[in-house]
Amino acid sequence: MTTPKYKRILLKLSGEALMGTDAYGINPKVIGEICGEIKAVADLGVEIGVVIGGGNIFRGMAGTATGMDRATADYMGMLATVMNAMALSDAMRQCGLNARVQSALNIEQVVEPYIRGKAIRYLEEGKVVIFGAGTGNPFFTTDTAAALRGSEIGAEIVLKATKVDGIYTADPKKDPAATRYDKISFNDAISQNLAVMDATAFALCRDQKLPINVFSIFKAGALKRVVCGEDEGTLVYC
Ligand SMILES: Nc1ncnc2c1ncn2[C@@H]1O[C@H](COP(=O)(O)OP(=O)(O)O)[C@@H](O)[C@H]1O
Ligand SMILES: O=c1ccn([C@@H]2O[C@H](COP(=O)(O)OP(=O)(O)O)[C@@H](O)[C@H]2O)c(=O)[nH]1
Repeated sequence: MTTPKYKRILLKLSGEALMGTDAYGINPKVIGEICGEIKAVADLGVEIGVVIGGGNIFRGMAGTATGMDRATADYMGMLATVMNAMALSDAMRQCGLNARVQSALNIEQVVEPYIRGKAIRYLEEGKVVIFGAGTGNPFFTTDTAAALRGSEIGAEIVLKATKVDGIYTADPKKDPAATRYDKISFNDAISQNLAVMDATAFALCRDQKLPINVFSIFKAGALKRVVCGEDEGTLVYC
């Protein structure tokens, strides 16, 4: 059996990854495939916390473009992540994974509140814990929630599964000449304003000495390769 490099990970899943090629929302086939990728890692005995985004349903900044109050728009964005968390948990159940959702905003009739000790207990029991509602605060992102929950649960690495296959010298969607880093230090990533992740998330991980790996969610087997320490995506190190 392949030996994983990490015992406990925090996986940040982009909300937009759930859309597939659809214009918005959740594509059942895509979410099923993502669960298959996660199951392959869970089967290695790795403990998995997941922070899910909400960009496929609602983004706070998009709301403010129409004149909406930023905090109100951000709370709507956080609720969108709870919907994604519930959909992901159900898709995990369908593929044979045992998952629990915890929300940073209290909506007890719908999902459990975030309780750190309980989350750690679930992880020790081999359950996947999906953290919804980001940090529970407006003006933050789910990337920062991933850095925060990753630190809280004692994850060894934050894995950012996104639409690009790593961190580039510039946004590869805008600059075709951009080249990919195999690895980059936190200080360089922050000073170069690399927009693949927000500066708050980078800074929190740097201070906690929690490395990040950015890789493509659309590349089959990439998550497992990262977890097994193979050369995949971009590693951000202290
Ligand atoms: N230097 C860079 N390297 C890689 N991606 C970048 C860079 N700058 C900007 N990006 C963009 O950042 C996006 C990922 O950030 P974001 O949209 O917040 O992702 P997510 O929805 O996964 O949180 C990528 O799709 C890419 O287009
Ligand atoms: O701690 C948080 C996390 C998320 N959000 C809101 O939720 C939206 C969806 O999260 P994000 O954009 O990080 O999702 P992703 O890009 O991963 O799909 C954000 O735009 C914010 O409006 C927030 O206000 N606080």
